[in-house]
Amino acid sequence: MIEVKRVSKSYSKGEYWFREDNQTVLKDITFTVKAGECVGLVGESGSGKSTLSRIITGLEKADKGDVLIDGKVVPEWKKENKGRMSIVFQDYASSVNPNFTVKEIISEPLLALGQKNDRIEIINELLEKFRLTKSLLNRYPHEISGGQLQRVCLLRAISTSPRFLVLDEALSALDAPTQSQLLELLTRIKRESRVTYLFITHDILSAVKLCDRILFLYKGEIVEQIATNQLAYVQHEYSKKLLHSVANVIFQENKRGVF
Ligand SMILES: Nc1ncnc2c1ncn2[C@@H]1O[C@H](COP(=O)(O)OP(=O)(O)OP(=O)(O)O)[C@@H](O)[C@H]1O
Repeated sequence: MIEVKRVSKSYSKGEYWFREDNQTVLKDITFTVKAGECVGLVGESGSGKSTLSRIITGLEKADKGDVLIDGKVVPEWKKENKGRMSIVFQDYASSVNPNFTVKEIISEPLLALGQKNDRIEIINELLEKFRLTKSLLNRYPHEISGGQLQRVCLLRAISTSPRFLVLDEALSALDAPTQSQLLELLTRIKRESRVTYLFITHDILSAVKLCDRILFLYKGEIVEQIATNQLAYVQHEYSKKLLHSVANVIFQENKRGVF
């Protein structure tokens, strides 16, 4: 479904009278994501994850290379597939209008798609799925907790039944139990629908729990991509180091049948 072909991106670090100083953030990135697949993009802070997610979702342009969805360039695909791509960012507080109630926040994309009649039914069903009570609907963002607000953002993102869901550090600001609950929920949504996920995170453990395949992004390059059930065979030093740091947890959770 998604093809990322030889994408590169640099930013200007500043101009001097004799030259412009550039920082290369992404180097020749190539990978594909099949329909219905859940791919994790894992990398440390500053490795270029968000830049890549902005390019893939059409919010920013690459200097070189292409991103195609179903064979079409991203703006064209988005135009023809309104509401079928959703993005959830880490900074959920600034992703919502503070003057809107939760109900208005959730309704926004559905109304934009002209779904007026069955909107309340969809919202009620989703509230239950996301373990949110109806009493939150009339509250404003500052009147609910961060965990609840991030659930609202996730709920809003899947309300339009997207085909492609990008989660850019979407769970990173949450505490461990809330993260765990939401990972379970995302896994359930993955099983029930044919949604394609791109799960961007610095947290290898949550990627292992959710994703079918993991791409390791190191200093702007994809140094390794491997199926989650083959992680024991990673080759690159960076992937080995990351996995080593959580090997014990993976081993314990494997025994408990979490994976
Ligand atoms: N608009 C921009 N202009 C200039 N430099 C930028 C811009 N956006 C990102 N960068 C730089 O590109 C590099 C990669 O940033 P990016 O946000 O993509 O990394 P990241 O892996 O998502 O990091 P984090 O996990 O900390 O958000 C950083 O050095 C950042 O300062």
